[in-house]
Amino acid sequence: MSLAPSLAERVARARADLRMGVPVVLQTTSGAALAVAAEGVSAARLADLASLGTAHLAITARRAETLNARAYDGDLARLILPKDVDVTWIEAVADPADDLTHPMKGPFQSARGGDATAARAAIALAKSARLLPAAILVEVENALDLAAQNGLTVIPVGQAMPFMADLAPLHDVVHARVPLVASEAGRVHVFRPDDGGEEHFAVEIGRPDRGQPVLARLHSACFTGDLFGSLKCDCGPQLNTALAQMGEVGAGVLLYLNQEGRGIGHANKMRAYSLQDQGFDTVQANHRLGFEDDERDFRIGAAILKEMGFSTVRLLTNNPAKVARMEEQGITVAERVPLMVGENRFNTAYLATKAKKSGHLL
Ligand SMILES: Nc1nc2c(ncn2[C@@H]2O[C@H](COP(=O)(O)OP(=O)(O)OP(=O)(O)O)[C@@H](O)[C@H]2O)c(=O)[nH]1
Ligand SMILES: [Zn+2]
Repeated sequence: MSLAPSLAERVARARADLRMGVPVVLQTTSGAALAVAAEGVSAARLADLASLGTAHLAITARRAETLNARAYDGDLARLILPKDVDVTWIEAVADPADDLTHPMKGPFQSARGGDATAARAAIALAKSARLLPAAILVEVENALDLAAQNGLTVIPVGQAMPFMADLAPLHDVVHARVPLVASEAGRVHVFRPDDGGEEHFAVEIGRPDRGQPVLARLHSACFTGDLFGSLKCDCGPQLNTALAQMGEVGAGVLLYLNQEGRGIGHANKMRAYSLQDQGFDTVQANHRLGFEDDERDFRIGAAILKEMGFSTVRLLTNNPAKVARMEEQGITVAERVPLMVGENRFNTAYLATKAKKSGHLL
């Protein structure tokens, strides 16, 4: 029946549920589990979940490493909740903010054996909801009844995981002329993905010839650098310089990709900044939070370029990974154009870390 939400709609709904602290039901071949994001879980929800059966706190192997917890499931660990579990314990495990001031959170007991599929899906959903990558799960016999009685979203994990791993098609919803400081011949396009995910923008300068390599930038959103003039990174100057260069040559395309904080989201990026204040570098901070160095999906950039009719670019970047990802996705990078601007005394260490650990070219 067409009134029933599709898989895409259910996944989008689950993302919103997790952000609100509402449990979702994750259905796997071995059963079904109720899952709720660790971030912001209420005491009442935690008590209710724990009363239904054996609950676990799923965290990524990255977070487990910091906590000295065993990750028997490879990329994740399922921690057994202590008998007297409370919200403070959940928060302390999921959020590294107080790791240094309260280092003794363990010892932790990790579940071994059994099926980690639901836990893996819960973490993937939490990440795509831009929450801390941690979720509380409890396996229950009557999950579908509970879902029906309580209006919970049910996610068939076997279908949802490949669906989430695939790139959702993006559509040019609308575009309009926007005169810019860099060029009066500016045009802004809004691209919307089919899966209810975030919108991205393309700023087209002039009328670039689709048959020639176009001066292009894939700029990942950085609200602190792009909007507030933060000196902790080089994003703002890179954004403005890229547009200015396109204005000078009279043609170009800048993709403004909503992948804040290298794909971890606003709140998590600020958490990473807070860890940097404690002495960790940008990569270590991501790891302590439970993320990989870079959680961005550059297939989005390639898909938008193709949708706009571009196949060959002169890419403004210092990041060789961006060049590699474009080539993998069938976009020819005719030239890498360096974009070395915006160094200052607050971001020297950040830029040096990117060069040392992420292969950025200086
Ligand atoms: N997680 C995290 N993200 C950060 C930090 N500082 C900046 N960012 C994000 O890093 C991204 C930087 O994006 P870009 O400038 O497009 O990418 P880049 O990989 O540096 O490559 P180029 O600028 O093209 O050389 C943005 O999404 C920022 O929000 C940080 O300390 N931690
Ligand atoms: Zn930035």
